[in-house]
Amino acid sequence: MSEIIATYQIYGKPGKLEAKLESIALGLTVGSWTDLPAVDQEQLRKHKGRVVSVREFYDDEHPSRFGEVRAEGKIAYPSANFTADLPAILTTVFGKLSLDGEIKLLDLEFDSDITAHFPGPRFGISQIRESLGVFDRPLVMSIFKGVIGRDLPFLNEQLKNQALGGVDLVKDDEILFENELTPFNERIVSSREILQNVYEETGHRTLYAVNLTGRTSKLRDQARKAKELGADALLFNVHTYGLDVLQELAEDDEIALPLMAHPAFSGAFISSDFYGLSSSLALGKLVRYAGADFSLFPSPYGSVAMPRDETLRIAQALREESSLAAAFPVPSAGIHPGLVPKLINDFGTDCIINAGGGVHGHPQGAIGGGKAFRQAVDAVLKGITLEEAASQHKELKSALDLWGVV
Ligand SMILES: CSCCC(=O)C(=O)COP(=O)(O)O
Ligand SMILES: [Mg+2]
Repeated sequence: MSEIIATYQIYGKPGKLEAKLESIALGLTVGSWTDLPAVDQEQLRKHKGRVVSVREFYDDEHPSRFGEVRAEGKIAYPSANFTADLPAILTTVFGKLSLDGEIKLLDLEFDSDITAHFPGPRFGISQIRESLGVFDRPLVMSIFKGVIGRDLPFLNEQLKNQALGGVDLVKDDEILFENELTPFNERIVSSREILQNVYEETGHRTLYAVNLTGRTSKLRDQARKAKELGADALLFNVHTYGLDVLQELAEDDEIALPLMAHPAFSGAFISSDFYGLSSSLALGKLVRYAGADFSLFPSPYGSVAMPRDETLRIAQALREESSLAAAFPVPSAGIHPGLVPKLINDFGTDCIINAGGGVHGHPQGAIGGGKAFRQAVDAVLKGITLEEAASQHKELKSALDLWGVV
């Protein structure tokens, strides 16, 4: 029988947690069990939640919780209870339960029958590499910055400079919404011309991810329009809309564009040690299942940092072996060229190094910033130190003088 296994973190008195999980497993499925007559038990058996395992740990991170242990418990939910969509699944495994005291949803295991209902990334790491013709190094992405209140010529100039710096992708900032100065459609049309000119001049291909925003009811048409106008990719604030909206976009054959999931708003439900969802589930597994080709998340090192082990688990969830294509991990926020060795050490070559301020804040502007990142990536792949490479490359030298090496 098909089922989903949910892993929860709960706290309680030693030896008492199995009973707590048992009551969750029943409460979220058939309600009661032992009081039921045999005939009802038989009829409801295929709907009954089941405690699969409970492991108790002494919590050295929160030793002040005297007398309590931390437990990780797994409950199996029969697929007979829900339709195979994320709203139904999340409501089953962590609906009312998410409001019921200290409990955190750490993971969901989908069997192959349930996985078959999810698209996963339409393009994934391999097809995005194919479209850029870059196979053997981390990609470099930069972000438009300071463009609110600015007109299209201003954006165009920023885009041209970022592309001339040699970055592989440029994305809108997630806070750029539809506006009169730089309308969505016009950004797409002008970006095509600029990026084509840069390609003809330098031979370097850069893709642009435009921010898909506005009311949910309009997103599909707007995304289809983006495709028609020749957009390369869509940035999407998935956690303010919901995962199922991402899935709708990913499954639409008339859209068929790479989708970049931004983590905006997710801090509201992933940051607590005791409540909400694990970051690897929210920013890793679920966005991949719903169809993101890229997932952004805070790196362990920059201005908005996340514990390193969590970021590694996010990357693992995005790339681990699965029937679904792998999505690009994009560690972000406060990234500068001096962090590149650490990022490649942690995330390997199948990742994207993403920076806004670290490109535009470069002393030689965005062209210098992009070049400095590419020089840093090349140095790490050649096995030489950034300082050594900086003696050959003035852009990297300026970046290291400004931000240092971590
Ligand atoms: C928290 S990950 C999102 C990264 C992002 O959207 C961003 O604007 C980062 O900009 P920065 O100048 O910090 O590179
Ligand atoms: Mg941003």
